[in-house]
Amino acid sequence: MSDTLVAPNPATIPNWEADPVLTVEHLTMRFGGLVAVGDLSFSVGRGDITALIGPNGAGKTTVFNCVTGFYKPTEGRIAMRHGPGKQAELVEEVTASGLRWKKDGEQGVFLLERMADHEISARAGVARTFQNIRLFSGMTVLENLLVAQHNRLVVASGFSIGGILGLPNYRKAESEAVDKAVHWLKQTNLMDRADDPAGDLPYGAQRRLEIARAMCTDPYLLCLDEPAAGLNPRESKELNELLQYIRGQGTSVLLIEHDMGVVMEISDHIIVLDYGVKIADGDATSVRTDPKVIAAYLGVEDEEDLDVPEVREHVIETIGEAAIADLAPQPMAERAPVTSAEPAQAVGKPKRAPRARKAATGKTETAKTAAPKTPRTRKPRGTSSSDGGAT
Ligand SMILES: Nc1ncnc2c1ncn2[C@@H]1O[C@H](COP(=O)(O)OP(=O)(O)OP(=O)(O)O)[C@@H](O)[C@H]1O
Repeated sequence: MSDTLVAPNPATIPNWEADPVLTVEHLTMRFGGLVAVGDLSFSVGRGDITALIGPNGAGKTTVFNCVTGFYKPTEGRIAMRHGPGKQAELVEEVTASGLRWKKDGEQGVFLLERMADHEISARAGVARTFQNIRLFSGMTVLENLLVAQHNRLVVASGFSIGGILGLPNYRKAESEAVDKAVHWLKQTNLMDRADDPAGDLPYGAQRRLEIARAMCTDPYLLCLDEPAAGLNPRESKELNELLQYIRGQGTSVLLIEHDMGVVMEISDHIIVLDYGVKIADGDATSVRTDPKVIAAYLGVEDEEDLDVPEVREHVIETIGEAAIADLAPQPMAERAPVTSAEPAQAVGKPKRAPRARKAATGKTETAKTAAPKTPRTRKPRGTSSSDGGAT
């Protein structure tokens, strides 16, 4: 055996390893005795669209809440890197807020688990949207986008009544804020609704406004919790285009999404969770053909179930043709007929049959969005408790 070490070919190193903007290491979040996320590690590549997927209760939103400071993780480290390169040098100074800066002040590395949520958004550059839309519904669409830039305007006013007095710095900052708002109104096709109350917009437009508002904070990382929920096919397509535009502008995107059409079409990188544990991590092709993912995502108890024609049919309907590629071929003629309108009833076989998407929005949901979520009862792990308190 040769002792020669072979250097890895940089071309084969995925972007999320070569240049991560976010690194999550050994993240654990417990609620009483329930381990919602257990020893989870993953990276988000700079300039990538990364999807975090998995069945209901897999721990996706908990991960988002830890990254964005809504929860303090029980264990683990979450680092945001503004500068490129995994080896970004850390300086020794660690402030009380967990902020670390490189000496040149350019390549900041932020330890998010030590920072307050408002600092994570204002300093570390992480913006997010929620499963349930949280706009200022009584304010106009434009005002929602200006409020998002409030921090910068306050700084420009000199933390005084400079804004009212019309200090030149403030006027300049105000004009830039309006320019930025108009830019994102155009990108989200909301220009003609700029003066309408946000609460009067149709559901899909409100979702776009939430994204526009997050983008007005100039984030390095945009975290989207189910952005396609409740959208019709045309709106889903527009969302795909918007997210690709955002990626093109240099903002990295981390999204939780159950709409496999959106996930598979635009994601550079997919991480799959099941019961709080990572079961797959790779590009769309490797993830969609991974039997563990198919088994978990479709709610079947074991991979042998995938040999059942009806289950295979359901795989195709839910994740797409490519998902079946690595599995043993089944002649089409032997497959039981499945009504596309009611895949869950037609399949019958999955031991954990798909359930209707939960009503996150209170809006009527389309057949397209109703199918993919996968139901199940969480397996007991340790002493189960749901006291709602993070430990
Ligand atoms: N504040 C909390 N208190 C107690 N348990 C919680 C809390 N938040 C989440 N959990 C539990 O943690 C587990 C993971 O929930 P989480 O919402 O992160 O899953 P998810 O993958 O986002 O699910 P979904 O796709 O349905 O949104 C669930 O069992 C949930 O009940």
